[in-house]
Amino acid sequence: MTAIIPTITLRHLPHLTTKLQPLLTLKPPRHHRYSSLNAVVSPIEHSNEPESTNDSKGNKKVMKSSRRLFPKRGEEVELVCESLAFKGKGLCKVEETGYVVMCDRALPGERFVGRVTRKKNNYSEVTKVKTLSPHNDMVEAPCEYASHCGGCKTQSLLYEAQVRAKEEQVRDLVVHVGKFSLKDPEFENVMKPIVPCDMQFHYRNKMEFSFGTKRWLPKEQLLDKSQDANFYSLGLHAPGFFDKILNVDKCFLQSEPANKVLAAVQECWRDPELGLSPYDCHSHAGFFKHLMIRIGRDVETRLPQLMVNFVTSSYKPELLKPLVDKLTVFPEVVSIVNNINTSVGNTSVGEQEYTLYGKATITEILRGLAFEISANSFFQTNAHQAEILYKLVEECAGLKGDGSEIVLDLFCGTGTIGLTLAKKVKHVYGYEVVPEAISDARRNAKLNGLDNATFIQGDLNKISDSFGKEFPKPDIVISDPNRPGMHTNLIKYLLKLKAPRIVYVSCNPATCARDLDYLCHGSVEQKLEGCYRLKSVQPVDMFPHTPHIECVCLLELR
Ligand SMILES: C[S@@+](CC[C@H](N)C(=O)[O-])C[C@H]1O[C@@H](n2cnc3c(N)ncnc32)[C@H](O)[C@@H]1O
Repeated sequence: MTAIIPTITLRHLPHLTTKLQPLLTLKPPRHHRYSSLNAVVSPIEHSNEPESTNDSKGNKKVMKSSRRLFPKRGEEVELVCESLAFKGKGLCKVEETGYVVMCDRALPGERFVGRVTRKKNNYSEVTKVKTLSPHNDMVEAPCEYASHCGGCKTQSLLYEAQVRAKEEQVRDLVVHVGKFSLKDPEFENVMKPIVPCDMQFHYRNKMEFSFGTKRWLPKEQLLDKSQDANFYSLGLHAPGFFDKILNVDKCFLQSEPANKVLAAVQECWRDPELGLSPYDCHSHAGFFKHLMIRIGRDVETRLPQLMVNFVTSSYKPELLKPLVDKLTVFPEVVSIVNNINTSVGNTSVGEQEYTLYGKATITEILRGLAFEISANSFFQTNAHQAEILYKLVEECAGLKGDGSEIVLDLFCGTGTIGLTLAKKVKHVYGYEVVPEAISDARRNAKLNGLDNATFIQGDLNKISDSFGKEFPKPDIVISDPNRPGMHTNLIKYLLKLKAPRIVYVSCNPATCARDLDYLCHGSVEQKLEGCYRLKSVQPVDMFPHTPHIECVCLLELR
């Protein structure tokens, strides 16, 4: 398999993307009939066949083979999906030329007709027109929305095949982007097998549903006159549409108690007597924007606790009262809040928050510590698998356990990783850009009686030369950036700091591989001198049925 790299995430490192281009386009396809690489790398030839491929009845004919290197926009091509790549898109190659084509929702082994929609630098995107023969490892998707919803893309792929594809993707990125050689004996034991998630459904502790004035319907139902496409909707955005909502009555990724709350809201919110209206993202009129449901656990009883957050365009508690009354009958519901968001954007964070029922927070337990979670705090969305992820982080940190070490927790969010290590170390210093997350981290430290953790608000993309003066040299650095990975200046800082260990936690294997390359091999262009040795890369599946992949990597100072 060849790695497809999201060029946007690598944009400040142009040499990587140009170096990757040959890998992306010139590799001979595995399943096609090429006798030599020359056949693939030969110059672009123009087909003598007419480009328009309509049959005698005027129907579009599928291009089976063309001698052009790449098909044109609008052209239909017969393809076989080879593997899953970035964002879970199916990687395919055009027969004869080996040109790379990416297709959303194409799964390994699937033969299908795709229509070219976009030409990117080194590949094209297609949309699936029809499946000719189904993918390998097919299973029946339990969710009725699985083929339309933007959330789960691989529900119909056997779970073992999903994790296999994720593991392959990480290895390819570490090799091609990270430039680690499979032939290097030092690299032999670096790649660890992926840790699967033993809870494949109902694992998300937070879901955010949107209200809308336009309901998205699949093509078949659009023809059915009894369905009204303008019907008010509560659910998830249809992929590619900012204004159309796929109505969802039940989501297989959230817990059963959360589904009961969703069903109760669905049952009544359209009742004209309640006078509730969805927010219209075109006219900006309307009241209801989002419904967020979060689940945690009571620290004492360990019983589920639910928070319901209504995000509305204005503060009208009297309008919400009937819904609040309906939801408080569920014993799990301990908090109902109302975030007021007056902006025209699609965000759910309010400028003001009101507690309509119960408390303003719920709690969750992670690695024996209690965490208070408010409506807008960041918290790992799969708490069950976060236990395993954090255990792996602790193992990689290799703490002595004598309380002598300093831990620097970069991108600390609400402090969860640092705090779970705090009891075994001398001091934890956490850095995070979001001020509310820093307040939550400080509160969480207090809640757990930990006084050896300091949390500092700051932007790690804008560190100055004075960065690091606030703390002693750390023994272990934990870095858990969001998808764009670490800024070059932060990498420069870490290479100068020379902490004995770095544990890099990543939710984007492409930027992670890039950063591992810098930390280990350096870069002439970026004037970086690598000084770390990559000891392990451990993929973890936190989000079954979705393309997301988490990795825990250990680096040791050479
Ligand atoms: C993947 S989360 C990790 C949070 C935490 N380590 C955890 O496990 O819950 C990444 C965090 O980085 C923060 N972040 C993003 N960009 C940042 C920046 N430029 N400087 C500091 N923190 C940033 C985000 O707000 C978020 O809390």
